[in-house]
Amino acid sequence: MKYVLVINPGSTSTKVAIFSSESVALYSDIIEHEAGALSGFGHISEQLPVRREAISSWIRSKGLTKDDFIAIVGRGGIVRPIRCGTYLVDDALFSDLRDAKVTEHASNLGGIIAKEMADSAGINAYIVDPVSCDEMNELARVTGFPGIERGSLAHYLNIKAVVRRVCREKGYDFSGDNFVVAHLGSGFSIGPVEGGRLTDVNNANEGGPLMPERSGTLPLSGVVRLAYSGKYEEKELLRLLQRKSGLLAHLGTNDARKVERMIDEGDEHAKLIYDAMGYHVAKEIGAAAAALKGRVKAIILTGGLAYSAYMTSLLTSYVDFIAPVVLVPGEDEMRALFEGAKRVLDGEETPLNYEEEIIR
Ligand SMILES: Nc1ncnc2c1ncn2[C@@H]1O[C@H](COP(=O)(O)OP(=O)(O)O)[C@@H](O)[C@H]1O
Ligand SMILES: CCCC(=O)OP(=O)(O)O
Repeated sequence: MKYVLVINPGSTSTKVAIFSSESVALYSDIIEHEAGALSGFGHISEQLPVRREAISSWIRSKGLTKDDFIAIVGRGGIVRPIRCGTYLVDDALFSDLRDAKVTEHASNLGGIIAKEMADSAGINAYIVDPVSCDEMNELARVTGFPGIERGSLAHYLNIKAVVRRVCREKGYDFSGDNFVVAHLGSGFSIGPVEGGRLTDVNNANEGGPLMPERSGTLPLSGVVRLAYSGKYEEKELLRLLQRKSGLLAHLGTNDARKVERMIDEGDEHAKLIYDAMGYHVAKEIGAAAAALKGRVKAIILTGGLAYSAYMTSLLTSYVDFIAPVVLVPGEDEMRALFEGAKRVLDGEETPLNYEEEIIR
């Protein structure tokens, strides 16, 4: 029996899974890297040996070797804007993932590790619906400052998989119906999905509501003053806004469950911040519905926060006048990665070529 190895690196852990070619998830684990094992590196790519060794040792623990696999698929990554789909990790894609030309993100390591391991086994490596896919329409890109365009960074992998799943389960038409999807994890991606395409999105790193650890959209003058305060290097300021803001900065935790406990215990400040997060998510959903001229089959809430009864009822109270709210809590990125690779292995799709698909 031959298997597909799936690799999904996050900031402190690496999710791994092994699927049989019959689509059975034989093993699925989260490798938690020891505290300190990933820190102390200037660049995420320097974490490569630690993560690769941890994955190899996990594979050995299952009694398997590289020769047991027919393909390896990794979550990738921030590369140049490309259309969605399953990509063969060739040399050009590998070097853009490795050099982090656009910006660094742990998910870049998915494609890199997949390629290195696949090369040594003489098989192919793939990435599927990476975070830098770009399906934004031309209107959505325009800003009031020529030279600065809105761009697309989003949880494409989970969003596409979730829309496919809701369509299967509810009998909606993936290519014909419109949806608003809000992926609410550590980062948020909220936007209209038309004919299966995410045609606008807040950009999980740079805009939208305040998030568990990201600032979201901020008043411009405040950001400019911060940038010129002399307190931060560029990289440091970006890290502050994208990893150390949001709930974490206001309340000392990025864990919504802890925030809800604080609210239960009567913490009024926690309630203000958490409710503000919900209010801004609801407004972003409303904006996405307007982009669809109100023709919305369903509003889909997914990601870790879709487990929260508090947050989903708050959001529903704001937006269910638009369309029914469907909850798909958590994410199923490992299966989505496997299925993207399987569509190629089964000959249903031809793997995309990175350089041919670069949009800009
Ligand atoms: N059962 C739950 N109830 C409320 N919030 C949850 C639950 N599970 C996860 N979350 C929250 O979702 C956020 C992270 O979502 P998740 O999708 O796990 O993130 P990541 O993007 O890191 O995979 C955190 O704020 C976490 O506390
Ligand atoms: C940068 C867009 C995707 C994203 O935010 O991923 P994570 O939530 O995994 O950081």
